[in-house]
Amino acid sequence: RSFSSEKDIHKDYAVPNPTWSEDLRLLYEQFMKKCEDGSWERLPSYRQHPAGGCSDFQARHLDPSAMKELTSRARLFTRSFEDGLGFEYVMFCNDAEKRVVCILQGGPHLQGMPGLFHGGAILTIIDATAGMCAKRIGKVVLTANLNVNFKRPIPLCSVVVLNAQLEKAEGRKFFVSCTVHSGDGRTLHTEAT
Ligand SMILES: CCCCCCCCCCCC(=O)SCCNC(=O)CCNC(=O)[C@H](O)C(C)(C)COP(=O)(O)OP(=O)(O)OC[C@H]1O[C@@H](n2cnc3c(N)ncnc32)[C@H](O)[C@@H]1OP(=O)(O)O
Repeated sequence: RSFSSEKDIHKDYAVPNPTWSEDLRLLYEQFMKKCEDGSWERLPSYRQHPAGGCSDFQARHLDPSAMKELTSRARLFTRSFEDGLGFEYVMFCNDAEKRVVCILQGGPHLQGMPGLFHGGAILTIIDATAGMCAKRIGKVVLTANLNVNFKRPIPLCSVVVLNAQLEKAEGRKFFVSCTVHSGDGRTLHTEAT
């Protein structure tokens, strides 16, 4: 399927699709219920950044002449897989508690060791979730440092819940912690700052 269609670019991917497991659907419904009183908010998620979204930041880091063509073809890494094969996820934020939760079902194309999530895939979704947590306050953020402890391997295609919490802010520096638990909350797979 071509990703470049106009409709596809503006499609919100943070909603159920036929590849979702029952576990992911149940978690989604749980968090959508939490959104009813306004304390939590589901974050829409698209394949591309909004045009001009980070133009000042890009101007500082990228060659402006190449930028237009570059970003017209660009995809958010975590949204660049076919449905069900990569990161099936939805992020919810609670700005009062400075938290972002990400419910994730990892697809078969995220395999590292046989039957397990690739460590880089775990880092990616931690980076995106903790990054979003900082972004809710800092608007435009870049990850300066990411420390991770892989406590238990994550079975491929399983459902996990990431919890990112802003611990402190010092000027333009944001310190965020993030854990990855099994969908039932019983196993701590990964912890990061
Ligand atoms: C719309 C949909 C969105 C969707 C949103 C999806 C979210 C995706 C999130 C992905 C985020 C990424 O992966 S971003 C891509 C990966 N990250 C990068 O490429 C960043 C590359 N690094 C840099 O550009 C730079 O090093 C910065 C910007 C991080 C910092 O540089 P700077 O701005 O010049 O800051 P600098 O003066 O060096 O340091 C400022 C202060 O930060 C501290 N500091 C700097 N680096 C570090 C460090 N590694 N560890 C600790 N502390 C550090 C310094 O000690 C100093 O503290 P003090 O002395 O002032 O106290």
